[in-house]
Amino acid sequence: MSQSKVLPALALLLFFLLPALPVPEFWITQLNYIGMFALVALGLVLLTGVGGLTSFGQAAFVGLGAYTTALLSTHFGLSPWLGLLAGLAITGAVALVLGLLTLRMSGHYLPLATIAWALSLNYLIANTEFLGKYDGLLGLPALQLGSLPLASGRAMFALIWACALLAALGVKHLLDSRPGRAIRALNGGTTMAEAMGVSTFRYKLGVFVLAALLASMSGWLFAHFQRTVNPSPFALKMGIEYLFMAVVGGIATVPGAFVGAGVVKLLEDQLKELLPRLLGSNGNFEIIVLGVVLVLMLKYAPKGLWPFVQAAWQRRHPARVRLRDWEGAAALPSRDKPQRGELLLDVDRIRKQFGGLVAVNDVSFQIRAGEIIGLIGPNGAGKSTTFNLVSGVLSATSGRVQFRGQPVAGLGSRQIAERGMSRTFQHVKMVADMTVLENVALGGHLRSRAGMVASMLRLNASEERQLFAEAEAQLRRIGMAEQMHELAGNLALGPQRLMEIARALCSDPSLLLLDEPAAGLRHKEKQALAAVLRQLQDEGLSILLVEHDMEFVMGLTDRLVVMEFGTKLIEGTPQEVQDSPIVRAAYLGTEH
Ligand SMILES: Nc1ncnc2c1ncn2[C@@H]1O[C@H](COP(=O)(O)OP(=O)(O)OP(=O)(O)O)[C@@H](O)[C@H]1O
Repeated sequence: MSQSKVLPALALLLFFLLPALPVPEFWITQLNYIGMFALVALGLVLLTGVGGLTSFGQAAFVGLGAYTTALLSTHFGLSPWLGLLAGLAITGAVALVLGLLTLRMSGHYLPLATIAWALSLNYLIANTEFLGKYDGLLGLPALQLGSLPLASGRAMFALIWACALLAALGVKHLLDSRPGRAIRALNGGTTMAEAMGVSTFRYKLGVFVLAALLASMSGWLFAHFQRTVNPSPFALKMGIEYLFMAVVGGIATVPGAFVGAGVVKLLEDQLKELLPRLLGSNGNFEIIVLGVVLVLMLKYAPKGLWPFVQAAWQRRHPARVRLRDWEGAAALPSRDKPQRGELLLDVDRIRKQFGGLVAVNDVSFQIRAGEIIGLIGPNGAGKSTTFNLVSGVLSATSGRVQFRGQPVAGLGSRQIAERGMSRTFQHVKMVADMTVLENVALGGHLRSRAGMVASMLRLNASEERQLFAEAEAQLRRIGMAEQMHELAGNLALGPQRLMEIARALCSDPSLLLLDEPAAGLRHKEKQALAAVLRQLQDEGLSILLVEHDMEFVMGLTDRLVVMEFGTKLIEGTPQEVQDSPIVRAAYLGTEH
């Protein structure tokens, strides 16, 4: 074991030995609660912090896990271990149905929906006769590990913390994997992730169910720790508190779940003791203080406590870059490439109407393999709409688009990516807190397979090496390998645009779609970008770009399609377009 691992291993050993040491019962109990709460907060880190889906309903899933094992072990005399499996199965099924119903909602509708079902589930539990109504179920058996009964808090300590820490390890592995990068891409909206071939709804559903399962496991531990269940610990108030823990700790970080659970539990208990004594009257004053703390945190430290600790630590011990362990990794599967000159994209009388406005009016053009085609025109000419029709972001009112002989009109951007078109965005879309390498690896999503469970168990190591080898190769191809370990959000706009191109290349496309690639770049950066695109063309790639910058397109493209008022004005070589009086009139606003 390397020296850097000896200390953490010893600390972990000491931690698990705490119940055997003369540590007061109070602290063992506190730590048990923190471990169980952290399990729930971990789910929220994934769901809310990373995936951007706010849920106030996690306490209801804790309740499902707790009540299932309580019912099976008291009424039916079944083993609590069967109670765990049944609780996970029921919670998984309920979460799946709720997720299918609610996860397509956006904005404030999803949090409202989680509040609604949290209230209903709690109300249902509290009013069901065989669940003991508000009194709940009493006399749950103690857990039994082989012949060892876990009948006290001290005896349960190791199990609670083993569950919490193993779950944390699984979530950490997940975040650093193919599905994890897809989940991290969800937070900024779904357009980019879908364009990289990610089924965003499937991943939303996946993290929703996983977060519910972690909550259910916490409920199972809670039920056998307390040996009794009743509806109040699973009410909406607790659902809010779990979210509070995740926010306070650091909602997008795994250690944040533990920090948040610890801080909130300890602070709440201390305030519960202290405030009535200070104020000289009884009441839940701690709720007021916690509310104020949350508001202040959201104002001054919206990322939570852990990122502060991490930043302070990293000032003294800079984070080590990812170990480059992918040398010699097998290549990812690749698609057969079109022959130079083969008809690649055939856009035939494509039309898009927005109500009465005809944004694209029966526009036709073709792209052959190995060509760079530019789509130009004055503001509002319909370029972006045409681009979005080709890339599947919009569906056409009429007309036909064929890619390599197959119709693609009406397909979503994920299916279009599957067929070999990959795009960049007018406003760069990336995961700012992932490295350049990780962002580019996201482009290889469709060429890889590992799912959430395999990734949590680290069964994806060889595929990860393939993905990173491919991502590095694409960065090298466009001259950005030096920056692969930098955080994408720290790059200037020029390199960010290049990174998007590398990400698109990582999907092994036959046609690259670039939306205003030169926008906002300085002269030197434009020259560098043009050189990269020419090199890609020499390597056999075809490119369609929408661009405003005339100088940039004139020196780069083989042909230009000029649009005005939604209609194709003219198509020709850059020289023909430059010489055209119609085009000059369109740009200068004179009559043609
Ligand atoms: N979602 C929409 N709903 C209604 N009208 C739209 C929509 N998107 C675009 N339009 C309209 O369609 C026309 C073409 O817009 P489009 O963005 O395609 O032009 P453009 O050539 O890309 O312009 P720019 O260079 O300014 O980006 C414009 O009149 C625009 O207002």
